[in-house]
Amino acid sequence: MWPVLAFILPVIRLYLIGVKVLIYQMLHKSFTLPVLPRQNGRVAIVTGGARGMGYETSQHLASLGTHVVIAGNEEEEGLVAVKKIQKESGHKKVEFMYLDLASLKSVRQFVQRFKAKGLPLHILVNNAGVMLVPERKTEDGFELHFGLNYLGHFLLTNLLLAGLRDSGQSRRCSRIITVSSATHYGGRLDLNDLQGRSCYSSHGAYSQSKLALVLFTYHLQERLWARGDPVTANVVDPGMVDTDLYQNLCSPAQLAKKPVAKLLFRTPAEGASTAVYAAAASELEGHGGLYLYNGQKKISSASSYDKQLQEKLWTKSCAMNMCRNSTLNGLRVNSILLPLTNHEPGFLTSPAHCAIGCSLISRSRSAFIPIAKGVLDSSKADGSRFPSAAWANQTDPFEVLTRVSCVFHRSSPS
Ligand SMILES: NC(=O)c1ccc[n+]([C@@H]2O[C@H](COP(=O)([O-])OP(=O)(O)OC[C@H]3O[C@@H](n4cnc5c(N)ncnc54)[C@H](O)[C@@H]3O)[C@@H](O)[C@H]2O)c1
Repeated sequence: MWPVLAFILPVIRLYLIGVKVLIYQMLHKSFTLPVLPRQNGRVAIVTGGARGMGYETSQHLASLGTHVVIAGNEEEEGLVAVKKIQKESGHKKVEFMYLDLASLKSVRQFVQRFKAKGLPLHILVNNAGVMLVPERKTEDGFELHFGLNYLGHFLLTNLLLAGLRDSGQSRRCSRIITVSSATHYGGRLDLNDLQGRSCYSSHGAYSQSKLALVLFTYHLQERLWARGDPVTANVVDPGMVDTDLYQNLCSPAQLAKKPVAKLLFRTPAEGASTAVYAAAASELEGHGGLYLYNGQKKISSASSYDKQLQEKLWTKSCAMNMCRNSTLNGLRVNSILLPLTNHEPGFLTSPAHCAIGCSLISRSRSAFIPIAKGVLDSSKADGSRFPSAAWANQTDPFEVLTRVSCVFHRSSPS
C-alpha cells in the first residue's frame, strides 16, 4: 500500500498546485515589467537560454545592452537563438556556449571555457530544467531532475562565484537568479533518499529539485552576506507558462493541457518577466534571499526556510561532488577539495578529476610531503585544511595545485 501512496501523493500534490496557480492566473494579470536600467558593460550567463523562458530572458537582457552567454546542451538551437536575438535586438554581444547540466564534467569544462574568455560576470540566470522525465540518471549517476535541475546548477553557481564576486560592487551587486516553481510547495526533500531509490515518482523528483533550488538560494545568500560579498541571490517562480517543458506529460494530460494552456497559461515572455526583473530592476539592488512571483515578493514553502535543512543539503551537495577515501602518497585522504576561492572549500566533480589532482600532487611529492606533515602535526581535530596559499608559487602544471586543498581525517604518513 505504502509504495502506491508514495507514488500517487506527489502526483496529486503537483496537480492541485497546478490548479491553484491557474486560478490565480485567471484572476490576475501578468506582471508588467517597469522600465529597466541599461545594462551596458554587464555580462550575463543564461542556462537553457536557447528556448522557452530562457530565450525570452536572454532576448530581454540583450535588448538592455547586456553581453549574453546562452549556455545550453543543444548547439544548433543555441546558434539559431543567438542569430535571432542579434537580429531582433540589434545587439551583437550574444553568444552560445555548450553546457550539459546533466554532466558535472561538462559544467566544469563550461566554467573553464568561460573563464578563459576573461570576461567579468554580473548576472547568472539558472533557468534550464526538465520536468516529468521517466526515471533516468545523469552521467554521474544522479536522478535526472535532482542532478540536472539542482546539482548541475549548484556546481555551476559555486564555480562561477569568484567571478561574480569580483565583478560585483557594493552599489551594484552581481545577481544570481534561480528559476524554481510553485511545485516546490509540494516538494519533499528526503536527505536519505535524494535519488528517489525507495519509490520513484517523476512528479516527486521534479518538485524535490525545485524545493532544493529554493533551499540552495536562501543558504547561498546567507553565505554571501556573511562574507560581505557584493552578490545577491534570488529565486523566481514564473507561474504556469506555455513552453516545451510539458512535453513529457502523458498523452491524455497533453490533450487536456492544450486548450487550458491557450486560455490560462502565461506566454514565455510573460513567464520570463520576473527573472528579467530580478536580473535588472534598480529597486532590487542589494536585495537577496527573496522568492519572487509575478514581480512580487512571496512566501515560499515553510520547509524552504528550515536553516538546518538548507545547511544539510548544502553539505550533502558538496559531498556528492567529492572523491572520498583516496590514498595519496601513503596518506589516507578523506576528501580532496578544490576551493571555490582561496577561502572557501569546493569540490572535485568526479573520480576522474580526483585522479588528476592526485597524480599532480604525487608528482610534486617532495613539496607535498613536508606541507602535509605540517598539517598533520598541527591538526588535532578532523577537517583541518591545507592552506591553498602554500601552493601559490608553483608553476605549471603544478599551478593547478594553487587551487587544491586537502582535508585529512585520521591520516598517517606511511
Ligand atoms: N513552463 C512552466 O510552466 C514552468 C513553471 C515553473 C517553472 N518552470 C521552470 O522554468 C525553467 C525554464 O523552463 P521552460 O518552461 O522555458 O522550458 P523549456 O523546455 O522551453 O526550456 C528548458 C531549457 O532547459 C534546457 N536544458 C534542458 N536540459 C538541459 C541540459 N542537460 N543542459 C543544459 N540545458 C538544458 C533546454 O535546452 C531549454 O533551453 C525551468 O527551470 C522550469 O523548471 C517552468
